[in-house]
Amino acid sequence: MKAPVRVTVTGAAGQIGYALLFRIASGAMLGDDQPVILQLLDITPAMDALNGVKMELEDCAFPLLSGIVCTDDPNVGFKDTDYALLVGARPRGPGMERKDLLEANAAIFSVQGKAINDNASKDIKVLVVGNPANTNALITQRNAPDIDPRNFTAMTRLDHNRAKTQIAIKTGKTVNDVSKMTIWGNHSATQYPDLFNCKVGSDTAISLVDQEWYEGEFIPVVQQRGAAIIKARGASSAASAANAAIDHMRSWALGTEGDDWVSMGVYSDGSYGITEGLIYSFPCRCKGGDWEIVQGLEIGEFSEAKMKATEQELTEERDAVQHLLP
Ligand SMILES: NC(=O)c1ccc[n+]([C@@H]2O[C@H](COP(=O)([O-])OP(=O)(O)OC[C@H]3O[C@@H](n4cnc5c(N)ncnc54)[C@H](O)[C@@H]3O)[C@@H](O)[C@H]2O)c1
Ligand SMILES: O=C(O)C[C@H](O)C(=O)O
Repeated sequence: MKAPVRVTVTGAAGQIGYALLFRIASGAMLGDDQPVILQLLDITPAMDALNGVKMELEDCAFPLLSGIVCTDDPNVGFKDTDYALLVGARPRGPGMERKDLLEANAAIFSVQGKAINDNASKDIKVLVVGNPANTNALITQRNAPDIDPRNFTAMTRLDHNRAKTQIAIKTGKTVNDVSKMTIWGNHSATQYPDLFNCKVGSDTAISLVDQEWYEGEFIPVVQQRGAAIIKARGASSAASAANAAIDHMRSWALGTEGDDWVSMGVYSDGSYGITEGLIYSFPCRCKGGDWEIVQGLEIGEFSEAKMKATEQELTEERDAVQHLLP
């Protein structure tokens, strides 16, 4: 048996937390042979509810669950931790864009970035889920100057999974036939799901659909899926978001399959002309606990304009939180 690793989940008493923790404890995220200690952080008024979640985790008798810490203190929550899933933040309601949450949520991530810097393992892998995820990841990263910026990522895996299913349905195939999907940019309504580099079986996805469906249906459906779920459920996506968080961390820790790739919001090194230092979603391959941006993909005029538009939005979000970026 391997030695246990520490996994911090913030917002652990919330709805994504409830769909996430049991799967982490069961081994779905880090593998069937990896024991975990869960370090659960939420705010003081949520401590009773969090204790209820802890009791339920205990009642599952998960063989891989080596310990549970519940706390409202970020310095305790991030102590020596190896993985952090930053979920704790307000969700949007009907009629809001995710960036409308910047004011309500941004301060959370500067506090937590500092706590990560001061307490966590220097090799920590951080996934930001709380919205607006890319810019919150940027705030967290910039407040943790002693940790490699590559260790801070934002979640666009939910968009990636949504896009895979939409193209599979359209072409009469299953998600198992879809590979090389890419979500470029921001987890927002400007994100760009790319069918030019995506494959369905051995065909290029764009060759199987017409441009009108691509522009008029596929792209808006993927971009607006979060809002459609809020409208239908009266609450933002939870189980699918938790599932995507598991997928993201599993790919990062255990590697991607063959020559396929996944979409991850990562620290831009200037690849594809994207401003260095933004947390931008790129196609990534993972191996040995590290990720790399897939290079050399064909970018036509249509794609380039969409990739620039979402970059522009991220630049504006960054500028709006300048006061939180040391
Ligand atoms: N990136 C994505 O694809 C994606 C998908 C779905 C949801 N989200 C976002 O995830 C976030 C959480 O969603 P949810 O549905 O679980 O919300 P929720 O309201 O059910 O839960 C949020 C939890 O965070 C806690 N919290 C608030 N401030 C905190 C702080 N400073 N430290 C620790 N915990 C804190 C709350 O007390 C609550 O328990 C939202 O911002 C939502 O928009 C992102
Ligand atoms: O859309 C939201 O606000 C929640 C989440 O980001 C989603 O994509 O479902």
